[in-house]
Amino acid sequence: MAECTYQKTLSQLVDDVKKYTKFGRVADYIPALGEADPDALSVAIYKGNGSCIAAGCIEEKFTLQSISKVLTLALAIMDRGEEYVFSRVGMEPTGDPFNSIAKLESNSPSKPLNPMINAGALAVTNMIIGRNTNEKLERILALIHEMTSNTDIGYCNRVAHSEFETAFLNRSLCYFMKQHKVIEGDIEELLDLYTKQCAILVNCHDLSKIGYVIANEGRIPQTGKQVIPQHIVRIVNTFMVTCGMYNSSGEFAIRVGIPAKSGVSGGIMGSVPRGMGIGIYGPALDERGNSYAGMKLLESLSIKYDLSIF
Ligand SMILES: NC(=O)CC[C@H](N)C(=O)O
Repeated sequence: MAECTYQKTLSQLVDDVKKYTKFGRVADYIPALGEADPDALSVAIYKGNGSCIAAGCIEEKFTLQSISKVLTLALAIMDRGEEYVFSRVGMEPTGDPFNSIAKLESNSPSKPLNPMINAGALAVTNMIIGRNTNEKLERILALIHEMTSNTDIGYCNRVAHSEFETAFLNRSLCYFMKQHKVIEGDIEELLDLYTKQCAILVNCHDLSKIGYVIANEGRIPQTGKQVIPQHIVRIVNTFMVTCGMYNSSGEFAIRVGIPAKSGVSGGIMGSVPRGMGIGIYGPALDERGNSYAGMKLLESLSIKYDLSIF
């Protein structure tokens, strides 16, 4: 497996934006996430030809959280087809926070606006095929193992458990959607799977490789194997642009212009079409739940290397 090499220019960019970690706060509504080091900031950029450059402490592991929504969406569309998935989840961005319940009630029919907010992601996870939670989780992990060529990736039981014990809002979203037949089956089992999928542990290098496969239209760079069909990658990529940074997606598209997905652990995955995968970790978040310094770092990268797709 290609290693990441430390790069001075990148390290300089990280040093320049590191001051922004001070303005953010580590998420603590999932108690285990509250233990993260707010000063941490690291990045890996993978270019597919085996070359990977990095800065900061890239050995550090963190959980995918909402970044996992990109992968479960791809898997659910592969499992069920586009028509089935989008009969239950919409395609529109929302100006509301990622865990908002408001639009579920005010929209008719009562389906979540998109697969990147919690309601939509829970509905998508509910569609993944498997005989039980374990089998479904193994299928999510198998996709990640293929995308990263790293079979060591697993999930953090402590973070999953910490979220499961406190996920009252996500439970409410699920029960609401069950009432409206958007989701089916046992809600506790669904939350068990969802909190485990969110607790999948990676480092920046792994994340940059996942981002690269998406940037590379679903193909593994070394073998050319198509792990996600091209038309599904196109859908996923579009959601990253329109909804990937929650209710900051519009501003992010203007300032940065890179398809990206963030998570409340402080991870951000970026996919520069046919060019590079970017993995960032900076757990101090802004008020919308995006890595404060991570967003600044992506903005600097985009400007310096002219990466905006727009
Ligand atoms: N924005 C996020 O990363 C949210 C994911 C988290 N597991 C939740 O459901 O609250």
